[in-house]
Amino acid sequence: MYLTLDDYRKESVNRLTKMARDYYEAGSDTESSLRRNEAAFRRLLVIPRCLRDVSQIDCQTDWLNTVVKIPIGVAPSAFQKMAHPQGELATTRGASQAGALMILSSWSTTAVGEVTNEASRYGGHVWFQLYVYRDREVTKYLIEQAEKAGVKALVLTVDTPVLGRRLADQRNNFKLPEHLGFANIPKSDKRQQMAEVEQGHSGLLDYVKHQIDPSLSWQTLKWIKTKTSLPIIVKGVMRPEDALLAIEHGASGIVVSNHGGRQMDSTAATIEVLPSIIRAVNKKIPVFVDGGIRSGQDALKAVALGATGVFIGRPILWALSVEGASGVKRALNIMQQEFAEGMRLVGCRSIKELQEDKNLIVHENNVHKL
Ligand SMILES: Cc1cc2nc3c(=O)[nH]c(=O)nc-3n(C[C@H](O)[C@H](O)[C@H](O)COP(=O)(O)O)c2cc1C
Ligand SMILES: CCCCCCC(=O)C(=O)O
Repeated sequence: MYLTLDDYRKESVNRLTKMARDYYEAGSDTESSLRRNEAAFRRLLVIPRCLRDVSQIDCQTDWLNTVVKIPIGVAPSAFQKMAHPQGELATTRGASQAGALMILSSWSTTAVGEVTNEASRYGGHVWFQLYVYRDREVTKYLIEQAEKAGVKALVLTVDTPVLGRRLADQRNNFKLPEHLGFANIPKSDKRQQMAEVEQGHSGLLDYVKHQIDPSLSWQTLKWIKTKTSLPIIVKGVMRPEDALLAIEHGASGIVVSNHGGRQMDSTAATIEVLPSIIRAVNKKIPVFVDGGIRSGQDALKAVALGATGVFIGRPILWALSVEGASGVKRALNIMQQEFAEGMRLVGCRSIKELQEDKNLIVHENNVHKL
């Protein structure tokens, strides 16, 4: 029986090929960013209120004009058909049934139009994550496909000028299985496939080196804004000054993220940098966070610290690999239940109350000062 996200993690080990498992689990280099993201949540303690009549609570919140019932969504992750034959279709069905918004990766193994169709069948919502190719025609094509498919926002990932070194992918000669490709790229385009690689190389690393534009800058955001009227959320912000630049360049939101510890190693945890970014942004735009969130209680801590909402990466892939759409739905339901129970147990009836209580979350080093 799967009662926690960790239950799915343990079982997913048996469901995935070694290549897929290593790709999904990996952080870069020593994986210290990956470990710190999770560990930092354990160092934050919750100090509940009592006797607050929590018979009626409301966890609903607004994400750029989309009402979500709990502030927990699905982070973009590439190549989901490596986890389950229905890949992103199963994820979107499960997320939509759970009432959670899903961000679809540019590098999905299912085309964006198919995913938005499936989401709308179940009343769900999709944002589209964008990687910027050196060839701007390809980038334009991705934006056009996403707009045509009816996504509600673009999420521009900015922490990947080059790919972080994932050692297992190099050792495994990572490559997509023959029957899978970059489904948002036309079949006739050679960039739909990952090329064969030499011993000790990762096909993903080679693909990124040749295709992805390392000159990405704030000017690129301006250029993207000339190509679309969709709101743009900048994903991969770790510094207050960059959050302010995002606002200056017209971003509609940011995601505080270190890419799940897969890019720069030895970074601070995302939950550690969140408070300074929240202060700098000062409610001008929504601030989301991802990285290391493994329970509804972790999500509650992030929201209590001021995040508009959180996104979950690896746990969705674990649940997808074990039970497809119903696993994704169940994993999200588990988190939603933990979040709502947590609200009751700390004595908060709304997200507003959760965020107004400045003494709810305390770092373990400061607990003796209470
Ligand atoms: C297997 C995998 C693939 C990912 N693919 C993408 C991607 O295509 N685009 C992107 O912006 N982020 C991608 N990410 C990063 C996630 O969106 C997210 O930032 C990260 O996984 C959050 O950390 P968590 O896994 O600890 O929840 C990927 C992460 C994983 C684990
Ligand atoms: C430009 C970087 C592409 C990374 C591919 C997917 C991803 O984000 C990840 O594996 O992490």
